[in-house]
Amino acid sequence: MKQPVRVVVTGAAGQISYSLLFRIAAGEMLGSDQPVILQMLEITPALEALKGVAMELDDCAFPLLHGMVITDDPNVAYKDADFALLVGARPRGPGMERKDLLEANAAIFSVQGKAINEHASRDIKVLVVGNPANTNALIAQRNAPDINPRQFTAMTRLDHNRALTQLAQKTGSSINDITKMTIWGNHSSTQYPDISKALISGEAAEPKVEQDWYRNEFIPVVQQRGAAIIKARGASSAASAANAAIFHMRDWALGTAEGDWASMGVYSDGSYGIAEGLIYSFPCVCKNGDWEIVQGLEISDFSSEKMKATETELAEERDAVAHLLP
Ligand SMILES: NC(=O)C1=CN([C@@H]2O[C@H](COP(=O)(O)OP(=O)(O)OC[C@H]3O[C@@H](n4cnc5c(N)ncnc54)[C@H](O)[C@@H]3O)[C@@H](O)[C@H]2O)C=CC1
Ligand SMILES: O=C([O-])CC(=O)C(=O)O
Repeated sequence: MKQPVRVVVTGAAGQISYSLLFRIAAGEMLGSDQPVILQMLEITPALEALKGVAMELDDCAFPLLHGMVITDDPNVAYKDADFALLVGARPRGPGMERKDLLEANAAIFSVQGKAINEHASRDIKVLVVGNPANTNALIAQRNAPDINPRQFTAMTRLDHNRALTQLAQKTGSSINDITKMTIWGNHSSTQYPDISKALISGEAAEPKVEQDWYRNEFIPVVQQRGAAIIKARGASSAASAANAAIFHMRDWALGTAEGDWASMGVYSDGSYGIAEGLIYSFPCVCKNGDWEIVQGLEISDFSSEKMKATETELAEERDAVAHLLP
């Protein structure tokens, strides 16, 4: 049996965590041979509710759950942490864009970054889920100067999964047959879901759909799916967000499938002309617990314009939180 790893989940009494924690403890994120210790962070008023969640985790008798920490102190939560899923943040309501949350949520992530820098394992893998995820990840990363910036990522896997299903449904294919879907940029309505590299059973996907559907239905549907869920449910995506977080971390830790890639918000090294240092979603291949941006993809004028637009929004978000970026 492997040694247990320490997994931090923030916002642990919230909606997303109510799906997420149980799946981590069941082994769906790191494998059925990897014991975990859950280190759960909440704000003080939510600690009582968090105790209830911990009681339910106990009641599952998960063989892989080797311990739990419940705390309202980030300095305790991040102690020796190997993985961290930063979910704790306010969700948006109807009529809001995710960046409208910047003011309410940004400050949370400078605190988290500092605590990670002080207390976590030097090899920690961080996934930011709380919105606006890319810019919150940037804030956390910049507040953790002793940790490699590559270890801070933001979640666009939900967008990636949404795009897979839209394309599968349109073409009457199975999601299992689709590879090489790409989400570029921000987890926001400027994101660019790109099917130009996608394959269906090994054949190019783009010629199988009309350009009009691709540009005027598929792209806006994926961009606006979060808002559509909020309208229908009266609350933002929770189980599907937790699922995406599991997929993101699983691929990062255990590797992407052979011949495929994942969309991940990662530290830009200037690939594809994207400003260095932004947390931008790229197609990434993961191997041996590390990710690499897929290089050498041909970029059309249409794609280039869309990739630039979402980059511009990320640069604006970065500039709006300059006071939180040491
Ligand atoms: N990147 C993505 O694809 C997605 C991101 N989200 C975002 O995830 C976040 C969480 O969503 P839900 O779980 O639905 O919200 P929720 O409101 O149900 O839960 C959030 C929890 O975070 C806690 N919290 C607030 N400040 C905290 C702090 N400083 N430290 C620790 N915990 C703190 C709250 O007490 C609450 O229990 C939201 O910002 C939402 O917009 C949601 C869906 C998808
Ligand atoms: O839309 C929201 O606010 C929640 C979210 O990020 C998503 O569902 O993609």
